[in-house]
Formats: sequence, structure tokens, C-alpha cells
Amino acid sequence: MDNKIEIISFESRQQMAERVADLVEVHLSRALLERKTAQLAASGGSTPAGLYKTLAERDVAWDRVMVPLVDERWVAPGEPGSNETFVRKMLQQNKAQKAQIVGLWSDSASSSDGVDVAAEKLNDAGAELDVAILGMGNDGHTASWFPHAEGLETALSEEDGAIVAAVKAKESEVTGSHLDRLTMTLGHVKRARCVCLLITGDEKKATLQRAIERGPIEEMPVRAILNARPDIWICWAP
Ligand SMILES: O=C(O)[C@H](O)[C@@H](O)[C@H](O)[C@H](O)COP(=O)(O)O
Repeated sequence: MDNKIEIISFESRQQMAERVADLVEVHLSRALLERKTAQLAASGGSTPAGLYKTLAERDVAWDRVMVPLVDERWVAPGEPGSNETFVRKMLQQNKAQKAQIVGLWSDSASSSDGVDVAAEKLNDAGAELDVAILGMGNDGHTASWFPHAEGLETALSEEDGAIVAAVKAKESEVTGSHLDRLTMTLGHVKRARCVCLLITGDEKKATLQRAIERGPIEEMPVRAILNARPDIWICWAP
């Protein structure tokens, strides 16, 4: 692992939200000068809430911004745990009401059955991600690349055409009941122009420092994006 990977430490979660929103705004604005639409790939969970609320206050041409989900628990929008619902609630408000959220869930029986529909939606949204916002669990997962998960090898594919994969996570305190997942692949996330990992608290900082040390990717799959993108913006706040 490139141990030159640095963690940018902020004094507070709000300061991290403001500065990362600045970074995202620059990349979206640049993309919108070059193309009709820009793409902000958004993770769920909880950490990015402050960022998304801050971004919703920013003067961006949100009606031209596609916001595909990085990953989704296999629950319908509106159901507890839906990442799409989280992103819609936190980002699609105030100035960003017209942001175009691209959910991964469909009424297919399982995430495996939903892969093709999700891939089509992501391809329709556009080829290039401008920004990818990632979080990390204390088990060293990011996106839905969970340690030793069924489907992890496919999820970590770097093939051009493979942009989404179905994953069945192992039950743990991190995954709770949400074991069936759909996730962007490493290949899709790593091609984003800017990749940003947001973590908070001392436990996650220690987890990330373990991930930066050498070790098997399947044990801490966040290592896959750290390897692929040593220029990743890793932002931490207490
Ligand atoms: O489906 C999800 O939960 C997310 O997309 C996942 O990858 C998240 O980023 C991490 O689990 C961290 O979650 P927290 O931000 O809630 O700690």
C-alpha cells in the first residue's frame, strides 16, 4: 500500500462538510462547463448527511446533476435502511431539489435479479463519475464491498463494462439485517475524477490506519480503492 496516503483531519464535522462541499462544487462546476450533465455518486449510511445538507445550500445547476447511488441495501425506497431515501432526504432539498437521484433498487426479487436494471440506469446516467463520495464501516468495507462477502470478487472487478454487482454480506453488527446489496464496482468508482472517503470518530480512524497497512483486500475491501486511487481524498473529523 502506498503509505503516502494521507488523512486530512478537520476540527469538526461541519468544517469537513463545508470544505468537502467546496471540493464537490468545484468538480461539478467544471463538469457542467464541459458537458450537459455532471455526476455525483453518493454513498448512503449516515456519515455523508452533513455534506449532502451543506451541498443542498450551494448554487449548482442541480437540474443537470445526476446523483447515482454508490450502493443500496435491497430495500425499496421509503423502507427503513434505504440509501436512496437517505440521499433524497439529505440532498434533494433547498437549492438541490432538482438534483436527479438515480437509485439502484428495482422491484426485482433480489439484488442479483436487479443487476441488469441497475446497470442500465447507471449507463443512462452517463459514463463518467465526476465525484464519488464513499464512507467506511468499522469492518473495513466501503460501498457494499464487505469482507469475505459472496459476490465480493465481482464487486471488485475493474472491467470496463462491469459497473454494478450484487453482494451478499456476512451477518455482522455492521451489516445488521441488510445483507442483500447492490453496489457500484471498484472499476466504476475508481474511474471517478475525484474520489472522497469520509470518516468520523477515533474508531474509524484506527480502522482506516489498519487498512492502509498491508493486508488482504478481502479482509478490508476499502484497501481496493486505496490501492486503485492513492490520490483519494480521505477526510476525517472527530
Ligand atoms: O449502505 C451503506 O451503509 C453505505 O453505503 C456504506 O458503504 C457506508 O458508507 C458505510 O457503511 C459507513 O456507514 P456510516 O456512514 O453510517 O458509518
